[in-house]
Amino acid sequence: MAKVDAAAVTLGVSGETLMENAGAAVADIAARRWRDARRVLVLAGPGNNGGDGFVAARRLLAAGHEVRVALLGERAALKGDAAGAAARWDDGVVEPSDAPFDWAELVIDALFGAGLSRPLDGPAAALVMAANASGKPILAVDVPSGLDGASGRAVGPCVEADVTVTFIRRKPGHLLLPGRTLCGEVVVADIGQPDGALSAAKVAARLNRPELWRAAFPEPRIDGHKYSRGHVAVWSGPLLATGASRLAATAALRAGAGAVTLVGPRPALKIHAAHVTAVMLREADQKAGWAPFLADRRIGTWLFGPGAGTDEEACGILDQGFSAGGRAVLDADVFTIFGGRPEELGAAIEDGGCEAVLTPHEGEFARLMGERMRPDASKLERALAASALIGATVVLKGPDTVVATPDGCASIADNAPAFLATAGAGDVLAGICAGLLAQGMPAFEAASAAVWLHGEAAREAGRGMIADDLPLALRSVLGRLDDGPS
Ligand SMILES: NC(=O)C1=CN([C@@H]2O[C@H](COP(=O)(O)OP(=O)(O)OC[C@H]3O[C@@H](n4cnc5c(N)ncnc54)[C@H](OP(=O)(O)O)[C@@H]3O)[C@@H](O)[C@H]2O)[C@@H](O)CC1
Ligand SMILES: Nc1ncnc2c1ncn2[C@@H]1O[C@H](COP(=O)(O)OP(=O)(O)O)[C@@H](O)[C@H]1O
Ligand SMILES: [K+]
Repeated sequence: MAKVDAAAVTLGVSGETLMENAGAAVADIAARRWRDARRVLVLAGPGNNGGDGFVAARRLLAAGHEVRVALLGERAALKGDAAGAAARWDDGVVEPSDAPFDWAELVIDALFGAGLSRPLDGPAAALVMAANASGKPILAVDVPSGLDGASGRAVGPCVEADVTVTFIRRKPGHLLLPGRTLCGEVVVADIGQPDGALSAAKVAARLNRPELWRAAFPEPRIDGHKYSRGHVAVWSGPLLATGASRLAATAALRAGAGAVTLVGPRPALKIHAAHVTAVMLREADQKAGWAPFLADRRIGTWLFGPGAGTDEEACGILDQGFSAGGRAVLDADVFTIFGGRPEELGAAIEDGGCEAVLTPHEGEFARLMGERMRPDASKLERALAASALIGATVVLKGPDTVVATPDGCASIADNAPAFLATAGAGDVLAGICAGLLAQGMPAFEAASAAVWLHGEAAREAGRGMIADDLPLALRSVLGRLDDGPS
């Protein structure tokens, strides 16, 4: 954002104007969201975040509110635009220790924003803890103070906001946990940045919404047939572990793949046969495995991992997949098989000429990557680093699922309800992803779409849902997608 700010100034919009617009947006949202709050306490910090706070204070006062400002640091020490904003605040300021929380009906947190450079301590930490303990509604400016907007981490005390007003674009920290929960509702305000200012910044990640991948979403063609809609082969687990692969296979079909086949040993297929109808079954004898089946050129996509096992046979089957090339979704047991050996996984993917999507949860990710990640790296950075190392699209799952590609594209999802964390949900996600890849959707778009659809399907199914309900719930979500942007 510092680069965007600088570019805006070059393009003729001054920092002072941006700050005025930022403070005005904060005042406007404060007045609209808390109509009955007469007495507003602004906590202002030593940088430009504090400057925004002074602007908001002046505007709220002019609109008829009673306003007090508690300033962290010396008024004379303020610099640049913040000093200008403070100069236009005609009233006095109080010491942080005198901040009148009992008096206030609304607290505006303008202590620290993008300039947070270390964990809060001393008077700053005390002020943040007092704000949280006050029980008063808190409106945070840009980010809740104490939150690192790049990573979503709070390394020390952090404001717990009801609403956060940020400027121009959301930052990763508004979406990555715990940041998302500390922000409350996030409102993005336009502050009059000129067209072109945004191109100054490298956008690290985008919010996972249909706009991101809708144009690449497969549409059934009127002159198409089932094989032109893609055929997915899913490796089945053994006799007593068939459920996971069946969930994945069903989901791939619901996601629009033209045909899906579960491949595995006969005892397992007998179990599948009692459950599935549209999904096809193909016996693979222990020795030949599924290599002959994958050799069929109509099968462009294979999925391995859910319930697959980690024994020698499973490893052999996985190797056959790599040798077949094509598009691959690798999940679950793959991360145990390649535990601590991500480079070797990357080499197998590359040697086979595969386009791979990996779908680990945090535990599997840690198992796969071993000690390779910086302990302070954010979820976004970790997914991007793993993706670049392995040469595959990485879907790092959780409430804030990140999709990352080797060339540095990323999406972050915020739509999955907490009750989606249930056994088998990940298998369904892997299946949706395979179903979209099979229809020719590029990996980043397919993985991002799968994650979003999965979250929406869970919302559609509602509380009490189990993984088995998700594939069917996809129907209405896909139907709404046809109705246009959500
Ligand atoms: N285009 C945009 O987005 C626009 C952005 N705008 C606004 O500008 C904000 C960014 O402003 P900013 O760069 O001045 O940083 P800010 O967050 O005020 O903090 C810096 C000060 O805090 C201090 N400090 C840091 N950590 C500390 C700690 N732990 N404990 C104690 N002190 C600590 C740090 O001191 P230092 O690290 O130098 O010792 C420095 O004095 C942004 O969030 C948005 O609100 C709008 O006005 C206009 C358009
Ligand atoms: N707290 C949460 N809120 C929302 N979604 C979650 C949460 N925790 C996990 N999920 C999602 O639930 C699914 C669980 O997948 P996974 O852990 O692989 O389960 P399984 O292996 O049993 O299928 C993933 O899609 C993940 O993103
Ligand atoms: K803040």
